[in-house]
Amino acid sequence: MAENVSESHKANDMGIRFGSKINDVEGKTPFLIGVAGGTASGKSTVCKRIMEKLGQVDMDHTERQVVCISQDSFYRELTPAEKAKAEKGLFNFDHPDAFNNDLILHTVQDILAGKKCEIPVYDYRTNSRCDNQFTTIYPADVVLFEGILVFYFPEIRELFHMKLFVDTDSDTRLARRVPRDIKERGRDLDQVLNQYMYFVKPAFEEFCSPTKKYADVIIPRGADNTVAIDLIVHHIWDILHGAVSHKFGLGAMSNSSC
Ligand SMILES: Nc1ncnc2c1ncn2[C@@H]1O[C@H](COP(=O)(O)OP(=O)(O)O)[C@@H](O)[C@H]1O
Ligand SMILES: Nc1ccn([C@@H]2O[C@H](COP(=O)(O)O)[C@@H](O)[C@H]2O)c(=O)n1
Repeated sequence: MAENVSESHKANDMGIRFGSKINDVEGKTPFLIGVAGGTASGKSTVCKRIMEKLGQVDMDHTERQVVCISQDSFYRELTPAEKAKAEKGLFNFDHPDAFNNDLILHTVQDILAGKKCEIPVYDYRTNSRCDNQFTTIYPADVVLFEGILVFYFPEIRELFHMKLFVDTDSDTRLARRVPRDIKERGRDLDQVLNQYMYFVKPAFEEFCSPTKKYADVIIPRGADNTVAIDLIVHHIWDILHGAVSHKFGLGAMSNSSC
């Protein structure tokens, strides 16, 4: 497949190469992929692998065709009372209302309109956004949007062209979350375990797990599942290069209307 792409300049471990940026002007619809799954299931790692396999790491935004954003950037600001609870691990960050869902919807709509967006920067140590800090998301051909509840609200869910669910067993997820939250998110062991028992696990069962049924592809074992990741990468490549069309219009990228 890659051998047919004469203009290609990026190679990777699958031999898949991207050519020049297809969607290098504002206003073109990117292929939007939602990546849901429980906490520490490997959503970010799966997205990273997809980007690596598409040869999309360590590049400038003018060249980058695939970008990844996280639902965690959209946690809403807490009231002082909620902040005090959060500091003791007593705030439910796994409930759909913990996010600024209007901002998610508008941002995703802007992304689909091919607009440049500013995404808030979130700090897990303070449980709040970093003041006046934003990440600029430039128009791209493929946008990965990962998060525990990206398929929860129908208005947002319906906007994805492809929906992936990373399905990693809950013991493994807890075993990964504990060291991560202690090392990277400034938590202590008691806090992580209490938050997990009282909020994370019940909310996973009530809000996240039921969204698995909306997924087009379920990825058992997350980033360990290289076969699933390779298949997804090939599918993305085919869509981007017009080999497979899809009903949202991006398949038309290879014809003259785009
Ligand atoms: N397949 C894997 N094997 C070992 N560790 C992993 C694997 N996938 C993810 N991790 C680790 O588990 C933690 C959570 O992974 P991450 O991709 O951030 O999950 P999520 O985005 O779903 O919260 C991270 O520390 C990550 O390095
Ligand atoms: N201030 C916060 C915000 C979120 N969390 C937890 O993060 C989890 C979602 O992120 P993943 O990378 O694990 O998908 C979610 O389960 C929240 O409990 C937090 O602890 N503190």
